[in-house]
Amino acid sequence: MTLEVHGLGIGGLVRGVSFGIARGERVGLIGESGSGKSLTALSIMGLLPEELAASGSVTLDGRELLGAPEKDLSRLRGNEMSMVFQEPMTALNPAMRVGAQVAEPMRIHRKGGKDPEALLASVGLPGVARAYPHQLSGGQRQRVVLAIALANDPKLLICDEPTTALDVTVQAQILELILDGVRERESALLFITHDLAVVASVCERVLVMLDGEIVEAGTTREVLTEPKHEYTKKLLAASDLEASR
Ligand SMILES: Nc1ncnc2c1ncn2[C@@H]1O[C@H](COP(=O)(O)OP(=O)(O)OP(=O)(O)O)[C@@H](O)[C@H]1O
Repeated sequence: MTLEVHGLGIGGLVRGVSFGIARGERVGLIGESGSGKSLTALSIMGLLPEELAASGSVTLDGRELLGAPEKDLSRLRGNEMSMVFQEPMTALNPAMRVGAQVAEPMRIHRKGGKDPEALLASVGLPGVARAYPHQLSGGQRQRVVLAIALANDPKLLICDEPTTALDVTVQAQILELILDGVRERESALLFITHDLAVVASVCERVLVMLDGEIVEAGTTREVLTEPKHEYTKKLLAASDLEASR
């Protein structure tokens, strides 16, 4: 397993969460707002707000992350593990050209060799390196964020509602880029969404979270066609997924 989470607890808000993601595997985390999805992701990245403490165990390729010194975590973030958030503008520096921002993770982690222009072109953005974020559309900004997240070929990519803030027409393109990006690198993917159609198109396995706990887990097909937990059944009934009818 690339990522292993055992008995993760976060200040009573998340309880007993356990799962693993193998190299190249794509796992969805679904559940309603407030169920603890984002906190779970932030605890893996070592980015929980200071007032919240995590217990249990989170390992990346066997190395324990919970309680690891900040200098070790910052060496891993943007390098061996990256995260893409819902709102690209919050992840970008408004005063810095996007080419320089894409080059930054390689500079910080002293990994050379990759041309920021080429990285931007690989997410469908040729010739924008000298642009500032405000000159780009929302979808283009999220492409830049993805290029930054993938710059150092992370072992783990976490996406937290990466397409929720985007137009429907742009969403599918971003999902395709995420899929291509993790496939090429054999990165493990943890994909947080409330959109079951997105889970169906992106993930091989799904975890269903309710009130801080995982209440159901299985292959995407199992969970979306034969849900066992009442809550999952409700989620499916409320969605417009073909399989739920
Ligand atoms: N710093 C904090 N201190 C106390 N409670 C918090 C803090 N951050 C989040 N929470 C609470 O923890 C719970 C889980 O939040 P979390 O953001 O993980 O949910 P989520 O499933 O990701 O929801 P969303 O889809 O809205 O992001 C919520 O009830 C939230 O109010």
